[in-house]
Amino acid sequence: MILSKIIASKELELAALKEKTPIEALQTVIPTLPAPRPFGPALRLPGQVAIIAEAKKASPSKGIIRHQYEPEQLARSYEREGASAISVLTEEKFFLGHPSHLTLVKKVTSIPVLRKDFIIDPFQIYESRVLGADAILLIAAALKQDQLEEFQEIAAGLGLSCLVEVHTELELINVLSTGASIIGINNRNLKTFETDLSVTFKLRSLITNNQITVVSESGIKSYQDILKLREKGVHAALVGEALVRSPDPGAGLNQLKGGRVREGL
Ligand SMILES: O=C(O)c1ccccc1NCC(=O)[C@H](O)[C@H](O)COP(=O)(O)O
Repeated sequence: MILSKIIASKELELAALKEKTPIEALQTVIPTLPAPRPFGPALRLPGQVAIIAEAKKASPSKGIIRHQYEPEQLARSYEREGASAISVLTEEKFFLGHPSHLTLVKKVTSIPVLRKDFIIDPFQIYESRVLGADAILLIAAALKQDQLEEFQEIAAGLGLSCLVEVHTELELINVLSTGASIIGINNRNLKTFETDLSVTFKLRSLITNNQITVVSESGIKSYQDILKLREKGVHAALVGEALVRSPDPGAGLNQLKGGRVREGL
């Protein structure tokens, strides 16, 4: 499966990175940094589905999505058109991202920034904080139960929010037992790469605690999709390809939101 390949590559990359930068160097810098921007509250818009707009150049399922990829420009247009947060792919080999993209996006925006990567080691949580992330992604399929708990604890200690991602009912049950407060339901089947919003509809109905913020991820393309998510009580949608592939990603976001911002409704 693609996830195992990505994680194997991440392990190699991390071994080299940890040799170059001791974790203590990151821990020394962190107290001097400004506090992260609140991610969870930004995703709660009464009566609306908040949009986490994603900056990514490529993906394993789609190859290169945008040849002229300028994360700062994308981020600026997303914020201008009413995104609630920005997700930045920092994984290098499969998504052609880079950690520096996150720092650049953070500099030119005032909304929270999510680091979208494959976090398998506490080192990456400290690194994310130093890069300027306000939130990190934790993928249940990539982590053991005790890691899910430990990583959320480390992140909380650094002021970082966690979007904890699930694909299946079993993963959801495990993640709920860790006390996660922001849960992402990923509609993409990582074996076939197909996306199906009914994954969100099914798993969303199993989350009964209203304090938990529910995010639907992947394969969201239109205002109609957003309306369906709203009807099912989903708080936020993470959207990448549909925006990044658009000739004008800001206009794409505007359309996804039903044209409200530009028409002043
Ligand atoms: O997108 C992929 O091909 C992929 C493959 C393996 C692991 C993760 C993958 N995507 C990451 C994401 O979850 C998406 O970037 C994100 O949810 C946005 O999805 P989309 O709107 O469909 O671009």
